[in-house]
Amino acid sequence: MENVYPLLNCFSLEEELTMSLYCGIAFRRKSFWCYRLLSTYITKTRYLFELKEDDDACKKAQQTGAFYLFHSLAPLLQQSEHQYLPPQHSLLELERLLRKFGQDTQRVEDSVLIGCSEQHEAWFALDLCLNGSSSINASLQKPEMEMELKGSFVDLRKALFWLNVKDASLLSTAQALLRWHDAHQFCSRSGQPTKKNVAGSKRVCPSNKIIYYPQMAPVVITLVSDGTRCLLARQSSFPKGMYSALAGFCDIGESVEEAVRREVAEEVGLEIERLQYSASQHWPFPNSSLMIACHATVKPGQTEIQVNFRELEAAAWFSHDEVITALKRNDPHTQQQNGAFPFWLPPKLAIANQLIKEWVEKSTCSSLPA
Ligand SMILES: NC(=O)C1=CN([C@@H]2O[C@H](COP(=O)(O)OP(=O)(O)OC[C@H]3O[C@@H](n4cnc5c(N)ncnc54)[C@H](OP(=O)(O)O)[C@@H]3O)[C@@H](O)[C@H]2O)C=CC1
Ligand SMILES: [Mg+2]
Repeated sequence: MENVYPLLNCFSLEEELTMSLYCGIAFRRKSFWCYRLLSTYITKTRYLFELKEDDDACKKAQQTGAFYLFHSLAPLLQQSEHQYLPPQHSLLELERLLRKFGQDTQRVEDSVLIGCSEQHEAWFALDLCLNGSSSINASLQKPEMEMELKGSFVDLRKALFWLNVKDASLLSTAQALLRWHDAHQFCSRSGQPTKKNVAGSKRVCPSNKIIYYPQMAPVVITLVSDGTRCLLARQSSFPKGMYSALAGFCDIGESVEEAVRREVAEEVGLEIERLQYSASQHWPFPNSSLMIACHATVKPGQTEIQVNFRELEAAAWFSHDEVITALKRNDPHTQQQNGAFPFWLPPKLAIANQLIKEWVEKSTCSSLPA
């Protein structure tokens, strides 16, 4: 078999041998089959896969791993200079804290695997006070824990504004997984308590062996445009003055395209003509949603909005300039003289903001002289 990795046939046999020691290459004399140097990302992914599949390997990884702490689904953050960081705790420190908080060190088994470093240090998350476990640690209340931990447990919705992108994504995943386990303690078929694997990537019913996997609900979010304006809407639950792109949970059996068409028709009575995928995002509120973001256009001349007031409080077309002004607004919560709240848009951590910015950029480019 010719050498499929041409870059490797430039080495002498000795170099190939040395290299094979480093690259973990399966070596056959003169023509070796070489696993190309696996990128860090691939080795990390494969390491995490192994921990999810092998309880013993995951238990071993806990020995040298790092633990992020939560309390009732709020992550622990420590302020350092002008930023907030989620502290990591070793297994030894965690066991010391659990004893100090009057909890059984076996609670480590309630932790979930949430990632690892490039050096394969596994990361786990543990909630010190979820419904299932709150009876155990009623002895030690949150303020005393925060004192001991030199930090505060911050509601995730607030914490996401203070965290960098990497920590925000890690803690959102952690909270979603901790919440899922807390809400799926029993088999829906037998009613028996289910058992999580060490990594927390699934739960199994011991009596009928049914496996339960953490679920995300697919949600389509669509910025509809008529070529010069974009359509934004608001629900009564939104903060005053805030408008966003149309969003809706996919119904069972629906494709993304079908869900977009249905949601736009349901919410504003319009038919979309073209649709283009943009990006996706895990959204932990109120439960775990997978936001699938698209741009869509309506047929010219068919732009009259009929708002479904069961779903929305208001919907309207907004011009490019109105959207640019709203994107720049950084004091959205201040009421105007006439008592109205100014029109503002979701923060940049929400994928709706990305969709709207993409539309602004696209319409700016297309309005540029050719
Ligand atoms: N990240 C972002 O940029 C944005 C995220 N979002 C998120 O998108 C999600 C969907 O938006 P929304 O407009 O409310 O959705 P919908 O337009 O689908 O309306 C919500 C209704 O959908 C029904 N529903 C269907 N499936 C589910 C499910 N799996 N979980 C909960 N409700 C379901 C419920 O109706 P019923 O009660 O009748 O069963 C619910 O009241 C929300 O969670 C919201 O937080 C929204 C905008 C921006
Ligand atoms: Mg909706």
